[in-house]
Amino acid sequence: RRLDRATATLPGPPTLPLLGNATLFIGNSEKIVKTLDEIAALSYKHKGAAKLWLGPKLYVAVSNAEDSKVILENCLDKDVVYRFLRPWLGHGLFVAPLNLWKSHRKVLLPVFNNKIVEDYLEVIGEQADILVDRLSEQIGKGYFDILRYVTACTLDIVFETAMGERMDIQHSPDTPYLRARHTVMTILNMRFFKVWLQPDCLFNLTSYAKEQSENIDLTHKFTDEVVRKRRLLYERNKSKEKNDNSDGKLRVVLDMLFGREIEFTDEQLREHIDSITIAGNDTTALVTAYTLVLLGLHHNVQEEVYQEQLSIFGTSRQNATKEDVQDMHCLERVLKESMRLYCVVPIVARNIDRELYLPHCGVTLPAGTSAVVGSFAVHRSKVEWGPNADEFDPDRFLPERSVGRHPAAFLPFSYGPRNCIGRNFGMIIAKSIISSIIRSYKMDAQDIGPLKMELLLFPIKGHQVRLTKR
Ligand code: HEM
Repeated sequence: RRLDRATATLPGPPTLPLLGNATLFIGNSEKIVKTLDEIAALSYKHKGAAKLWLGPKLYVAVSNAEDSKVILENCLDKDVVYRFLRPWLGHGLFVAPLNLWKSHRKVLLPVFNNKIVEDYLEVIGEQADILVDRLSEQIGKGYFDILRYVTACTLDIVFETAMGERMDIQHSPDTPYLRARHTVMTILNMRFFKVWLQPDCLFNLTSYAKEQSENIDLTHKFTDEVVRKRRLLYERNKSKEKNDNSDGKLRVVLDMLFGREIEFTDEQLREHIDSITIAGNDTTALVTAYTLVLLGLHHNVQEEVYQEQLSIFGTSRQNATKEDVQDMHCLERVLKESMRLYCVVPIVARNIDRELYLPHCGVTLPAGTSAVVGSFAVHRSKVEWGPNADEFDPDRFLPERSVGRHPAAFLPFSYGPRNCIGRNFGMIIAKSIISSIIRSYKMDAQDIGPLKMELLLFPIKGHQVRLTKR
């Protein structure tokens, strides 16, 4: 009652005793997107905020940029719902509790700076070439789901650069490790939205608990083995003082975490590396696939991007250098517009540990509530993006049209100190892959259609693209 009174001015769907609005989340992953859309629609009518109760827990959802900014700058502790990731990711950066997160993020930040990430362009280019080659099997065969191909490519890139493992998933995608990873993700996704599976005492009674634990063990064993191997290498090379890249060898993320100001244990390293490979892969693959579909739907924009590629590379098929990637201004706008319309992390939830005033909706959130930043809803808000917010228009990211835009109106990588640490890396991967594909193929695409939420945002019918050779 206290929380309800404090947020009395906020609209919310009608509640049931004890369950609150939990029943709205019964149903499949498509229904969850519809529910989120309805909450967004409700919030648009009431100063960009609404509330809902999941059992005894009050969530305040915002769809306006100003309140999103206040939440993401001030509340760095993730919502309690992220605890389901803990058995898997431990205290890795993605779910680390605040006290650990602060010091660990400081150590990890330089590892993701542009200069280091640009060193990965060779690996990215090599994998993009394999992808282009693999895609040729689809020429003349009509529409197919391109995400599957792109995901295998980003997995190979992220594994090789994060831990120095050449997995060759593009050629052999069916490994026990990947199967285990997929099973864990499916169970986690279910738990996020099915309130009755959330209490440990109930979840542990289901067969999912055993299946989850067995598969998590399998993925842990894989990363543990990699960490052990790389530590041995590090110790061996330490005596030779060869831990930079002066020998021309790739400095992978894991190697850069040895011998730092915090002496990470092997378990902590496994948690960070697992967090990075899990947070970095599907997100980047999805952004790339949505962008390819949008290019396939908007041939004039596709031609513009292609002309830009010609101006950078001529007819050469060489891989992109850092200067090339920096010159892809048109592609960058297209990627941004794709991430705006199809924000693959559509919501971010934070714990409110002390009273927080939200200036736009004019409500003070009491401690103990949770705030949901509806990035997808902010991106589609007509208040933030104008009456054509639902239309694909990459030029809205031209510098002259970006003047005066609220800094938190665009949130694909979240915002504030706990934003995405791998955002530059993700952008470089997406640009390089699209550059390689568009120089080889012309694209047609089918409409994206209805979406579903499975931790991230997917089109129900996949990313359907048809390719012809240039
Ligand atoms: C273009 C693709 C990407 C998108 C759209 C994206 C999006 C995001 C978002 C929205 C968050 C905040 C999530 C939250 O607070 O709940 C996040 C966090 C994170 N991302 Fe990304 N990401 C991308 C690529 C990457 C890559 C390539 C990596 C690393 C290889 C990465 C690693 C991480 C990590 C470790 C965090 C947690 C940061 C922290 O809590 O300090 N991401 N990402």
